[in-house]
Amino acid sequence: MLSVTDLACSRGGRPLFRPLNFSLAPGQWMQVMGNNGAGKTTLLRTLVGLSTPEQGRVMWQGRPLAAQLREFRRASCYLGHHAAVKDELTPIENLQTAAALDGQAVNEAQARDALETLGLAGCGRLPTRFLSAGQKRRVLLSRLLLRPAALWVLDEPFAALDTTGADLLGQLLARHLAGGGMALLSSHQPVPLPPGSVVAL
Ligand SMILES: Nc1ncnc2c1ncn2[C@@H]1O[C@H](COP(=O)(O)OP(=O)(O)OP(=O)(O)O)[C@@H](O)[C@H]1O
Repeated sequence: MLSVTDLACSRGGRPLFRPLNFSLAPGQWMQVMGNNGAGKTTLLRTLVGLSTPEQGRVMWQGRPLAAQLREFRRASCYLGHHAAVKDELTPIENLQTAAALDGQAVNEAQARDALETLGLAGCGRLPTRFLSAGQKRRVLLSRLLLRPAALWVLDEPFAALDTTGADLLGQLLARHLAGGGMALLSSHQPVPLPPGSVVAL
């Protein structure tokens, strides 16, 4: 369970949104909505411990997030914008490197399988800079298949995906939630899932 009490964030000394209160339990998902610059990325980064809130509290499994960042990072998967995929590496190397940073070993066959599930069969050994924006997004999303995590925190995961890719991500999310997972995501687009809660910034 993730719970947020009176959470406020500011950037450059400017408050971004009113204090927020919400919680997310196993099997639930939540969409963070707001205009460009409203603070969606800032909120998601704060919720995973990458930014410090101006005020308020984030609790994970009943304990303050700040007191258990290492455990929280093992239990969660945060995917930011697609620049997190390195152009100079191949998709397989990208997945192996990201996994290694999480202290996890992913072999080539596992990486290839994940890429294939995301519709990238045959792309594993290409330089990532040759891939389209939507294909890079799919490389990033492949990480979800390689790293078991109770909480997915996804910043604009549907950006650059075509209809097939969006449906595929919808299916991955639905399966994750059905298995007791949680998901928190920002999106300007409709999300192909049964309605979840909304945090409007
Ligand atoms: N490091 C920073 N220093 C100062 N201001 C920042 C910094 N990072 C972000 N901001 C500002 O904070 C505000 C919120 O940015 P954020 O990226 O969280 O918005 P967003 O809702 O995710 O926007 P978008 O929909 O365009 O992705 C913006 O006005 C942005 O310029």
